[in-house]
Amino acid sequence: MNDEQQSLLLNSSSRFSPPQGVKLSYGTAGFRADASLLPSTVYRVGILAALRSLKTGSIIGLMITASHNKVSDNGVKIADPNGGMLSQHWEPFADALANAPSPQHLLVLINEFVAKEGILMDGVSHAEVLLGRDTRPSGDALLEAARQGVTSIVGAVATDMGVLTTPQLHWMVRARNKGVQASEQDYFEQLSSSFRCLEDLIPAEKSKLDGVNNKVVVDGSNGVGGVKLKVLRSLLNALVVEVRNSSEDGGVLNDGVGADYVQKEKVVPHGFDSKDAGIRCASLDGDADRLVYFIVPPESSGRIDLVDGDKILSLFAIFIREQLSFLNENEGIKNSHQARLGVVQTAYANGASTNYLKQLGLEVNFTPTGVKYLHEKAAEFDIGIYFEANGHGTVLFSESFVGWLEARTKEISSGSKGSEGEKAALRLLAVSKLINQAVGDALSGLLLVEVILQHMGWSIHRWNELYHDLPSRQLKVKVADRNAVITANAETVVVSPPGLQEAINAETGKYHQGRCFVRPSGTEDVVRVYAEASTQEAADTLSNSVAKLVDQFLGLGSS
Ligand SMILES: CC(=O)N[C@H]1[C@@H](OP(=O)(O)O)O[C@H](CO)[C@@H](O)[C@@H]1O
Ligand SMILES: [Mg+2]
Repeated sequence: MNDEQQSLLLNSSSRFSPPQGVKLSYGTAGFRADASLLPSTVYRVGILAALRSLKTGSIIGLMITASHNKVSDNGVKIADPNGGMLSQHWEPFADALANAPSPQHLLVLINEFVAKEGILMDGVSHAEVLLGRDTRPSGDALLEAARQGVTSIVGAVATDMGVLTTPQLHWMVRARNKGVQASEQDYFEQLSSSFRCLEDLIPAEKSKLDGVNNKVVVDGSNGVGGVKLKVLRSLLNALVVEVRNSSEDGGVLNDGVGADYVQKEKVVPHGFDSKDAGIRCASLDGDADRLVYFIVPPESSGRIDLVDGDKILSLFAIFIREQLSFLNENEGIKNSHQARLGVVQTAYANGASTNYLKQLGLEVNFTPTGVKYLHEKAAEFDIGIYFEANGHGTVLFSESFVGWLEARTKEISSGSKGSEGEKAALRLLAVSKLINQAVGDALSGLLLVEVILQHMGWSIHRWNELYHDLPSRQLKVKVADRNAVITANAETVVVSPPGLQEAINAETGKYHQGRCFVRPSGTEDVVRVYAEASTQEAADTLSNSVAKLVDQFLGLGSS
């Protein structure tokens, strides 16, 4: 590092002192904390993003958001060149940077890391970081901190993309690195045109069904998603989208609203009541990377019927499997490509959904919690569908399969009606453009759900009846050290402390259709307990008994 670079870093970092007595860690979803603690962390993540851009020779994203957390929190995370999460290999460096006690320590860390990674800091190489933020009031000042971090690396520029959903920023990073159009307008145009393409391919007999309502009411969590959805809907005429709890409505972000609240509490969000009984409703989270649907039952006393990420996955799987079977049946020898379809879930997926997917003959894979694991697994297939029960997920298409679809659809002469196989190829290509290939995206997910329901001629009730969720319960247990819990087999088995898994097995064995697992949370200082059984009462008792076991083995009293 030359003198100019050194003094630039020392100078700028002296303006951002790290908070005293707080240890920050780049968890499953980046750094998150009360916004007042974050300026120095965000500034330092700006430096990291610039270095990552130098290392990869690509554009990097930096998003300022704390998703479904309360409005006074904020956070920061990185989008890698392909639009996915920051490589896990760099996470320890992020932790070390954030916690460096002084500008001098920071400089030593950067020097060491740059040498180890072989990053060329010649002052000539160019780096670019795209910055985005959600609607949180602290976002503006934190964006400035990020900009100062990026520009304290010689040759690096920061481009402010404005207020965005998290998936929009990831999409832009991916698009820029592929050398295609990547503005916000391009995002909206790609989504709306592929949606229209899918609509045009709806079988004629289905589009005549009047049982299918074209209206959906969406809870925007008082965040960025509602505002963006309003822009998107202006480009769609066949779909009626009513947005409530948009950030312009004056409500508080994530307060009694949003996908996280609806999924965990299973109650109606603010702004919805018994007048909405039977209507198709959906909820986004604060940065619009999660989506769940719900139904307000008549005389519900505030409860809802949740249509969660598992059911969205199931809907997508049915549709895609149908298209693949059209391809195989109708294409004959022209179809040299036998596409491999895989689905990916975590242990939190409701057991009824897993059974259902297996009954469809699909390959169901499990990974640990956290979208980076699910995404990685899904990328192994020609078409990989992944979802967490909480509504984060997407459908990944391999480049070779998209290439095959592109070649196949080019052969279809314009104006021809096309065979079923040809239509299926057109549909799958449109899905690959509609659904975000970088991360789970509530806006693109919503459009895909809507058009598939129309394609099937299904109401939300018909969709919800695909299978019945097993009753389940999730609990949190405070323990002395949650990292003392070590798990295996996609978090379904505890290997340490010894004896705990045997005790859980003995308890679970007492219940019909019982299933239970425990794991340390990656975002909160707790051990989570999940239990399922044939009745709600049984699921509650099982989870309580296992929570007691966790407390006995690891409780605050133990050391
Ligand atoms: C049970 C559950 O919902 N866990 C969530 C939660 O992770 P934990 O590691 O369980 O705290 O936050 C993650 C990041 O948003 C999300 O990916 C994950 O699904
Ligand atoms: Mg989110």
